[in-house]
Amino acid sequence: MNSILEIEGLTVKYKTRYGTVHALSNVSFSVKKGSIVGIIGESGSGKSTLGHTILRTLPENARIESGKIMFEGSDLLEIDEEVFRREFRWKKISMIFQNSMNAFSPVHRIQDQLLDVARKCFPNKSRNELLEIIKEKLRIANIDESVLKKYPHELSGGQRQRVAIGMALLADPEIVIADEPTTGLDVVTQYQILNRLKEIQKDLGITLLLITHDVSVVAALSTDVLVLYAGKVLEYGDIKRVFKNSHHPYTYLLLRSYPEMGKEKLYEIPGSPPDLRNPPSGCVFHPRCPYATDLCRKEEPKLVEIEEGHFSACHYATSFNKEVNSL
Ligand SMILES: Nc1ncnc2c1ncn2[C@@H]1O[C@H](COP(=O)(O)OP(=O)(O)OP(=O)(O)O)[C@@H](O)[C@H]1O
Repeated sequence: MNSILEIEGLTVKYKTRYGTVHALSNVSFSVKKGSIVGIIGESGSGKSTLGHTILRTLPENARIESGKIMFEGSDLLEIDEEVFRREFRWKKISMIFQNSMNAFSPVHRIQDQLLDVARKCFPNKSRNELLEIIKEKLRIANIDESVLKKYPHELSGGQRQRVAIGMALLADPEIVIADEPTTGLDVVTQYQILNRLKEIQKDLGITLLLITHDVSVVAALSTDVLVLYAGKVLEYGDIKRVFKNSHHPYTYLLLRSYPEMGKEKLYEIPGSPPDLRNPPSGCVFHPRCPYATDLCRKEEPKLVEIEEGHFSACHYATSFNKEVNSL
Protein backbone atom coordinates (compact mmCIF):
# COMPACT_ATOMS: atom_id res chain seq x y z
CA MET A 1 0.00 0.00 0.00
CA ASN A 2 1.30 3.43 -0.95
CA SER A 3 0.59 5.33 2.25
CA ILE A 4 1.15 9.06 2.58
CA LEU A 5 0.47 9.34 6.30
CA GLU A 6 1.00 6.79 9.06
CA ILE A 7 -0.35 7.57 12.49
CA GLU A 8 0.93 5.32 15.22
CA GLY A 9 -0.24 5.18 18.82
CA LEU A 10 -1.33 8.80 19.04
CA THR A 11 -2.46 9.84 22.52
CA VAL A 12 -3.55 13.42 23.15
CA LYS A 13 -4.91 14.85 26.39
CA TYR A 14 -6.25 18.24 27.44
CA LYS A 15 -5.51 19.57 30.89
CA THR A 16 -8.48 21.39 32.34
CA ARG A 17 -9.40 22.77 35.72
CA TYR A 18 -11.81 19.89 36.13
CA GLY A 19 -9.47 17.08 35.16
CA THR A 20 -7.61 15.59 32.22
CA VAL A 21 -9.59 14.91 29.05
CA HIS A 22 -8.46 11.80 27.18
CA ALA A 23 -9.21 13.20 23.73
CA LEU A 24 -7.28 10.63 21.64
CA SER A 25 -6.10 7.29 22.98
CA ASN A 26 -3.61 5.18 21.08
CA VAL A 27 -4.96 6.12 17.65
CA SER A 28 -3.29 4.27 14.76
CA PHE A 29 -4.14 4.16 11.07
CA SER A 30 -2.52 4.75 7.72
CA VAL A 31 -3.78 6.85 4.87
CA LYS A 32 -3.34 5.84 1.23
CA LYS A 33 -2.05 8.51 -1.09
CA GLY A 34 -4.90 10.01 -3.11
CA SER A 35 -7.63 8.60 -0.85
CA ILE A 36 -10.50 10.42 0.84
CA VAL A 37 -10.70 9.27 4.43
CA GLY A 38 -13.95 10.12 6.14
CA ILE A 39 -13.27 10.60 9.85
CA ILE A 40 -16.59 10.03 11.51
CA GLY A 41 -17.85 10.10 15.06
CA GLU A 42 -20.28 11.80 17.39
CA SER A 43 -19.54 15.20 18.89
CA GLY A 44 -16.57 15.00 21.24
CA SER A 45 -15.13 11.81 19.75
CA GLY A 46 -11.80 13.52 18.98
CA LYS A 47 -12.14 14.27 15.25
CA SER A 48 -11.00 17.90 15.40
CA THR A 49 -8.27 17.04 17.89
CA LEU A 50 -6.92 14.57 15.35
CA GLY A 51 -6.95 17.20 12.58
CA HIS A 52 -5.27 19.79 14.79
CA THR A 53 -2.64 17.30 15.97
CA ILE A 54 -1.65 16.54 12.37
CA LEU A 55 -1.47 20.24 11.52
CA ARG A 56 0.10 21.00 14.90
CA THR A 57 -2.42 23.67 15.75
CA LEU A 58 -3.55 22.25 19.09
CA PRO A 59 -4.41 24.73 21.86
CA GLU A 60 -2.00 25.44 24.70
CA ASN A 61 -3.62 23.08 27.18
CA ALA A 62 -3.22 20.05 24.87
CA ARG A 63 -0.45 17.49 25.49
CA ILE A 64 0.65 14.93 22.94
CA GLU A 65 1.56 12.13 25.32
CA SER A 66 2.79 9.64 22.76
CA GLY A 67 2.65 8.64 19.13
CA LYS A 68 4.08 9.37 15.74
CA ILE A 69 2.71 10.93 12.58
CA MET A 70 4.91 9.71 9.76
CA PHE A 71 4.84 11.75 6.55
CA GLU A 72 7.46 11.48 3.81
CA GLY A 73 9.82 9.63 6.11
CA SER A 74 9.69 12.13 9.00
CA ASP A 75 7.68 12.19 12.19
CA LEU A 76 5.67 15.42 11.93
CA LEU A 77 5.63 15.68 15.71
CA GLU A 78 9.42 15.79 15.89
CA ILE A 79 9.94 18.57 13.37
CA ASP A 80 11.13 21.88 14.73
CA GLU A 81 8.19 24.33 15.03
CA GLU A 82 9.84 26.93 12.80
CA VAL A 83 10.61 24.36 10.08
CA PHE A 84 7.07 22.98 10.36
CA ARG A 85 5.59 26.46 9.98
CA ARG A 86 7.82 27.30 7.02
CA GLU A 87 7.73 24.04 5.10
CA PHE A 88 4.76 21.96 6.15
CA ARG A 89 1.73 23.89 7.43
CA TRP A 90 -0.32 25.17 4.44
CA LYS A 91 2.41 24.03 2.04
CA LYS A 92 2.21 20.27 2.39
CA ILE A 93 -0.73 19.89 4.74
CA SER A 94 -3.54 22.40 5.01
CA MET A 95 -6.94 22.61 6.62
CA ILE A 96 -10.39 23.84 5.77
CA PHE A 97 -11.58 24.90 9.19
CA GLN A 98 -14.89 24.11 10.81
CA ASN A 99 -17.18 27.12 10.62
CA SER A 100 -15.42 29.48 8.24
CA MET A 101 -17.04 32.50 9.93
CA ASN A 102 -14.69 31.94 12.85
CA ALA A 103 -11.76 31.02 10.64
CA PHE A 104 -11.65 34.48 9.05
CA SER A 105 -11.01 37.70 10.89
CA PRO A 106 -14.18 39.85 10.70
CA VAL A 107 -12.25 43.12 10.41
CA HIS A 108 -10.07 42.35 7.38
CA ARG A 109 -11.01 41.99 3.75
CA ILE A 110 -10.78 38.50 2.26
CA GLN A 111 -7.92 39.64 0.04
CA ASP A 112 -5.73 40.70 2.97
CA GLN A 113 -6.38 37.43 4.78
CA LEU A 114 -5.52 35.34 1.75
CA LEU A 115 -2.43 37.43 1.06
CA ASP A 116 -1.33 36.85 4.61
CA VAL A 117 -1.40 33.07 4.16
CA ALA A 118 0.04 33.28 0.63
CA ARG A 119 3.03 35.30 1.89
CA LYS A 120 3.81 32.57 4.42
CA CYS A 121 3.73 29.98 1.65
CA PHE A 122 5.71 32.00 -0.91
CA PRO A 123 7.84 34.56 0.94
CA ASN A 124 9.81 35.48 -2.20
CA LYS A 125 6.90 36.26 -4.50
CA SER A 126 5.65 39.77 -5.19
CA ARG A 127 2.18 40.94 -4.17
CA ASN A 128 0.97 40.71 -7.77
CA GLU A 129 2.28 37.19 -8.17
CA LEU A 130 0.57 36.19 -4.94
CA LEU A 131 -2.70 37.74 -6.10
CA GLU A 132 -2.49 35.72 -9.31
CA ILE A 133 -2.07 32.51 -7.30
CA ILE A 134 -4.99 33.48 -5.05
CA LYS A 135 -7.27 34.20 -8.02
CA GLU A 136 -6.37 30.88 -9.64
CA LYS A 137 -7.23 28.98 -6.45
CA LEU A 138 -10.52 30.85 -6.07
CA ARG A 139 -11.36 29.82 -9.65
CA ILE A 140 -10.64 26.22 -8.71
CA ALA A 141 -12.90 26.57 -5.67
CA ASN A 142 -15.56 27.96 -8.03
CA ILE A 143 -15.92 31.43 -6.60
CA ASP A 144 -15.66 34.78 -8.29
CA GLU A 145 -12.62 36.90 -7.45
CA SER A 146 -14.89 39.85 -6.61
CA VAL A 147 -15.08 38.35 -3.09
CA LEU A 148 -11.52 39.52 -2.51
CA LYS A 149 -12.67 43.07 -1.81
CA LYS A 150 -15.32 41.99 0.66
CA TYR A 151 -15.38 41.33 4.36
CA PRO A 152 -16.33 37.84 5.61
CA HIS A 153 -19.75 38.95 6.87
CA GLU A 154 -20.63 40.18 3.36
CA LEU A 155 -20.37 36.64 1.99
CA SER A 156 -22.87 33.81 2.30
CA GLY A 157 -21.87 30.71 4.27
CA GLY A 158 -21.33 28.81 1.02
CA GLN A 159 -19.13 31.57 -0.42
CA ARG A 160 -17.05 31.70 2.74
CA GLN A 161 -16.60 27.96 2.63
CA ARG A 162 -15.41 28.17 -0.99
CA VAL A 163 -12.92 30.86 0.00
CA ALA A 164 -11.72 28.56 2.77
CA ILE A 165 -11.24 25.80 0.18
CA GLY A 166 -9.29 28.19 -2.07
CA MET A 167 -7.16 29.21 0.91
CA ALA A 168 -6.38 25.59 1.76
CA LEU A 169 -5.23 25.00 -1.84
CA LEU A 170 -2.96 28.05 -2.08
CA ALA A 171 0.33 26.17 -1.96
CA ASP A 172 -0.79 22.95 -3.70
CA PRO A 173 -0.67 20.85 -0.52
CA GLU A 174 -0.51 17.09 -0.63
CA ILE A 175 -2.96 16.59 2.21
CA VAL A 176 -6.03 18.68 2.98
CA ILE A 177 -7.91 18.23 6.23
CA ALA A 178 -11.50 19.39 5.85
CA ASP A 179 -13.15 19.81 9.26
CA GLU A 180 -16.94 19.73 8.84
CA PRO A 181 -16.65 21.68 5.57
CA THR A 182 -20.39 21.97 4.98
CA THR A 183 -21.92 22.03 8.44
CA GLY A 184 -24.52 24.77 8.75
CA LEU A 185 -25.07 25.14 5.00
CA ASP A 186 -28.32 24.35 3.23
CA VAL A 187 -28.55 20.96 1.53
CA VAL A 188 -28.15 22.27 -2.04
CA THR A 189 -25.06 24.32 -1.18
CA GLN A 190 -23.67 21.39 0.78
CA TYR A 191 -24.06 19.16 -2.22
CA GLN A 192 -22.40 21.67 -4.57
CA ILE A 193 -19.45 22.22 -2.27
CA LEU A 194 -18.89 18.54 -1.58
CA ASN A 195 -19.04 17.80 -5.30
CA ARG A 196 -16.50 20.49 -6.02
CA LEU A 197 -14.28 19.20 -3.26
CA LYS A 198 -14.39 15.73 -4.74
CA GLU A 199 -13.54 17.04 -8.23
CA ILE A 200 -10.66 19.08 -6.84
CA GLN A 201 -9.33 16.09 -4.92
CA LYS A 202 -9.39 14.01 -8.10
CA ASP A 203 -8.00 16.67 -10.44
CA LEU A 204 -5.18 17.69 -8.13
CA GLY A 205 -4.50 14.22 -6.76
CA ILE A 206 -4.56 15.40 -3.16
CA THR A 207 -5.31 13.24 -0.17
CA LEU A 208 -8.34 14.42 1.76
CA LEU A 209 -9.11 13.81 5.40
CA LEU A 210 -12.77 14.63 5.73
CA ILE A 211 -13.90 15.20 9.30
CA THR A 212 -17.64 15.00 9.79
CA HIS A 213 -20.40 13.63 11.97
CA ASP A 214 -22.57 13.22 8.87
CA VAL A 215 -22.71 9.64 7.62
CA SER A 216 -24.21 10.70 4.28
CA VAL A 217 -21.27 13.06 3.60
CA VAL A 218 -18.82 10.24 4.22
CA ALA A 219 -20.86 7.84 2.10
CA ALA A 220 -20.99 10.30 -0.80
CA LEU A 221 -17.32 11.19 -0.86
CA SER A 222 -14.97 8.87 0.93
CA THR A 223 -12.91 5.97 -0.26
CA ASP A 224 -12.12 4.93 3.32
CA VAL A 225 -13.66 5.55 6.69
CA LEU A 226 -12.25 5.89 10.22
CA VAL A 227 -14.82 5.46 12.97
CA LEU A 228 -13.80 7.33 16.12
CA TYR A 229 -15.55 6.95 19.42
CA ALA A 230 -14.45 8.51 22.71
CA GLY A 231 -10.98 9.14 21.32
CA LYS A 232 -10.44 5.63 19.99
CA VAL A 233 -10.52 4.05 16.57
CA LEU A 234 -13.25 1.43 16.61
CA GLU A 235 -13.25 0.56 12.92
CA TYR A 236 -11.25 1.54 9.88
CA GLY A 237 -11.07 0.49 6.25
CA ASP A 238 -12.46 0.72 2.76
CA ILE A 239 -15.80 2.55 2.84
CA LYS A 240 -17.76 -0.19 1.05
CA ARG A 241 -16.47 -2.89 3.35
CA VAL A 242 -17.01 -0.89 6.53
CA PHE A 243 -20.47 0.36 5.58
CA LYS A 244 -21.79 -2.83 3.99
CA ASN A 245 -20.06 -5.27 6.24
CA SER A 246 -19.50 -3.53 9.59
CA HIS A 247 -17.38 -5.46 12.03
CA HIS A 248 -18.06 -3.24 15.01
CA PRO A 249 -21.43 -2.84 16.78
CA TYR A 250 -20.90 0.93 17.03
CA THR A 251 -20.50 1.36 13.27
CA TYR A 252 -23.45 -0.90 12.64
CA LEU A 253 -25.69 1.01 15.05
CA LEU A 254 -24.44 4.41 13.88
CA LEU A 255 -25.48 3.54 10.33
CA ARG A 256 -28.85 2.24 11.50
CA SER A 257 -29.47 5.47 13.41
CA TYR A 258 -28.89 7.64 10.37
CA PRO A 259 -31.98 8.99 8.57
CA GLU A 260 -32.34 7.94 4.97
CA MET A 261 -35.15 8.13 2.45
CA GLY A 262 -37.26 5.02 2.68
CA LYS A 263 -36.00 4.05 6.13
CA GLU A 264 -39.08 3.50 8.19
CA LYS A 265 -37.63 3.21 11.65
CA LEU A 266 -34.54 4.85 13.04
CA TYR A 267 -32.48 3.17 15.68
CA GLU A 268 -31.35 5.24 18.62
CA ILE A 269 -28.08 4.23 20.26
CA PRO A 270 -28.92 4.12 23.98
CA GLY A 271 -27.10 6.45 26.41
CA SER A 272 -24.51 9.01 25.47
CA PRO A 273 -20.74 9.08 24.91
CA PRO A 274 -18.65 8.81 28.09
CA ASP A 275 -17.05 11.64 30.03
CA LEU A 276 -13.51 11.62 28.65
CA ARG A 277 -12.10 12.77 31.98
CA ASN A 278 -13.02 9.36 33.25
CA PRO A 279 -13.31 6.92 30.33
CA PRO A 280 -14.86 3.51 31.02
CA SER A 281 -12.76 0.41 31.57
CA GLY A 282 -12.50 -2.26 28.88
CA CYS A 283 -14.10 -1.34 25.58
CA VAL A 284 -15.04 2.37 25.58
CA PHE A 285 -18.32 1.54 23.86
CA HIS A 286 -19.39 -1.18 26.31
CA PRO A 287 -21.75 0.99 28.44
CA ARG A 288 -23.90 1.61 25.32
CA CYS A 289 -23.35 -1.63 23.46
CA PRO A 290 -26.34 -4.00 23.40
CA TYR A 291 -23.97 -6.90 22.73
CA ALA A 292 -21.48 -6.21 25.57
CA THR A 293 -20.27 -9.07 27.76
CA ASP A 294 -18.08 -9.27 30.87
CA LEU A 295 -15.01 -9.45 28.70
CA CYS A 296 -15.95 -6.11 27.10
CA ARG A 297 -16.32 -4.51 30.52
CA LYS A 298 -12.90 -5.73 31.67
CA GLU A 299 -10.55 -5.94 28.75
CA GLU A 300 -9.87 -3.36 26.10
CA PRO A 301 -10.09 -4.88 22.61
CA LYS A 302 -7.16 -4.31 20.28
CA LEU A 303 -7.58 -2.90 16.81
CA VAL A 304 -7.05 -5.95 14.61
CA GLU A 305 -7.09 -6.50 10.86
CA ILE A 306 -10.02 -8.78 10.11
CA GLU A 307 -9.62 -8.74 6.36
CA GLU A 308 -7.11 -6.93 4.20
CA GLY A 309 -7.12 -3.23 5.10
CA HIS A 310 -10.21 -3.57 7.34
CA PHE A 311 -9.65 -3.13 11.09
CA SER A 312 -11.98 -3.46 14.04
CA ALA A 313 -11.54 -3.03 17.79
CA CYS A 314 -14.22 -5.42 19.06
CA HIS A 315 -13.65 -8.68 20.93
CA TYR A 316 -16.44 -10.16 18.83
CA ALA A 317 -15.62 -8.51 15.50
CA THR A 318 -15.98 -11.68 13.48
CA SER A 319 -18.88 -13.33 15.25
CA PHE A 320 -20.79 -10.05 15.58
CA ASN A 321 -20.49 -9.54 11.86
CA LYS A 322 -21.83 -13.03 11.12
CA GLU A 323 -24.68 -12.47 13.56
CA VAL A 324 -25.86 -9.17 12.03
CA ASN A 325 -25.50 -10.41 8.50
CA SER A 326 -27.79 -13.32 9.23
CA LEU A 327 -30.51 -11.05 10.64
N1 LIG B 1 -9.23 23.08 24.30
C1 LIG B 1 -9.80 22.07 24.96
N2 LIG B 1 -9.72 21.96 26.30
C2 LIG B 1 -10.29 20.93 26.96
N3 LIG B 1 -10.98 19.95 26.37
C3 LIG B 1 -11.10 20.02 25.03
C4 LIG B 1 -10.54 21.06 24.25
N4 LIG B 1 -10.85 20.86 22.96
C5 LIG B 1 -11.56 19.72 22.92
N5 LIG B 1 -11.72 19.20 24.16
C6 LIG B 1 -12.41 17.95 24.54
O1 LIG B 1 -11.74 16.88 23.86
C7 LIG B 1 -12.69 15.93 23.41
C8 LIG B 1 -12.56 15.77 21.91
O2 LIG B 1 -12.98 17.00 21.31
P1 LIG B 1 -12.95 17.26 19.73
O3 LIG B 1 -13.33 18.68 19.50
O4 LIG B 1 -11.67 16.79 19.18
O5 LIG B 1 -14.12 16.29 19.24
P2 LIG B 1 -14.96 16.33 17.88
O6 LIG B 1 -15.25 14.91 17.57
O7 LIG B 1 -14.23 17.13 16.86
O8 LIG B 1 -16.28 17.07 18.32
P3 LIG B 1 -17.23 18.04 17.44
O9 LIG B 1 -17.85 17.17 16.40
O10 LIG B 1 -18.22 18.52 18.46
O11 LIG B 1 -16.36 19.13 16.89
C9 LIG B 1 -14.05 16.42 23.87
O12 LIG B 1 -14.34 15.80 25.11
C10 LIG B 1 -13.85 17.91 24.06
O13 LIG B 1 -14.71 18.43 25.06
